[in-house]
Amino acid sequence: MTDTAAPPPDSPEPTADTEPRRCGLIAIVGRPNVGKSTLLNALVGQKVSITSRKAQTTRHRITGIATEGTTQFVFVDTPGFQTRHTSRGTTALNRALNKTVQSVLGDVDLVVFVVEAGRFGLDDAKVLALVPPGKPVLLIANKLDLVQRRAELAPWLKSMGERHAFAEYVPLSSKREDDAKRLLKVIEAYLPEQPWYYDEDAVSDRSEKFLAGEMIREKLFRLTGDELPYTSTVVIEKFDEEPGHSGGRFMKIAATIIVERDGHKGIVIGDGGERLKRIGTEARTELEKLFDAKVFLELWVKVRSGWADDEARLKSYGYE
Ligand SMILES: Nc1nc2c(ncn2[C@@H]2O[C@H](COP(=O)(O)OP(=O)(O)OP(=O)(O)O)[C@@H](O)[C@H]2O)c(=O)[nH]1
Repeated sequence: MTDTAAPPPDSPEPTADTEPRRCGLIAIVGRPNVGKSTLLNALVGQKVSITSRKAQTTRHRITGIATEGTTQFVFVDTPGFQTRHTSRGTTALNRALNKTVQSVLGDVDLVVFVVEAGRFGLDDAKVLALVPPGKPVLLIANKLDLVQRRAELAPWLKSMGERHAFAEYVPLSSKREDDAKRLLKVIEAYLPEQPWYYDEDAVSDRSEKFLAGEMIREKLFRLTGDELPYTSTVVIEKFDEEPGHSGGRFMKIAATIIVERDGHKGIVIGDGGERLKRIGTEARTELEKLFDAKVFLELWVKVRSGWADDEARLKSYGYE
């Protein structure tokens, strides 16, 4: 006979069953390229948001979820606050992105504001200005590994305190696992006692279709470097699952890479189609790992001039 042993009444360590659960929403904000996606990945412990060296590659709101002990952290990653102005002025895309940031910040329990340690510019100030008054904000001084003179950090942190009443200051390097663990502990105290929103093992509430688009986009930007403007995007045209031969999963995915000019099309395709082939192969390999499936991936490139200015089209591409 199996018996479930009850914990001793005077158990010294509170367990996940006895301690109240905490759960809350956290927004990671900051100007482009400060390391928001890298931080989110470190906190969630899995590649959810896609990082790249290119600024402004995080366009969608991405939710990362970490469950540690009795607490569930639900991260809402916001797009890079757009300070770039094109020759045509602020585009519809930029306006949509800024609206997203403001609506996210209204909802969260805690704002994690990321800057590069020792630096604070106009772009950073513009993001900070979007935080509603009274919302607790942690200042993350990221890329600490790049700071040569640590002694200069203390006066800088003091000057930051004069700009805004930050709840706490956390200098760290998003690339270090220990730092991410320490940050989770700091964040925990700001989350309300309430039931978890998601299952314990959830890491993202984004669909596989969304993740497929993100993966292709990451390969596109990584393999084209700085040659391709950030207005290029990826649209998933087909996302079908069919029964595989040996009982495994088999997915058929077709995607279109949308660029603004003919010249950009050439960049994506490369000499004799070499680059497009590589984007496809690398994306497929990673998607097969991510979905634990055999993947058939078809990629197309199309030119849609001025798509970033077209509100209706933006909507159909999923940027609301
Ligand atoms: N040395 C160092 N580099 C970092 C650190 N954190 C992030 N980076 C690098 O900074 C670059 C930008 O990082 P991302 O995480 O993509 O930045 P982001 O803020 O999400 O950028 P957007 O998507 O443009 O908003 C990448 O090349 C990262 O590898 C860090 O702690 N130390």
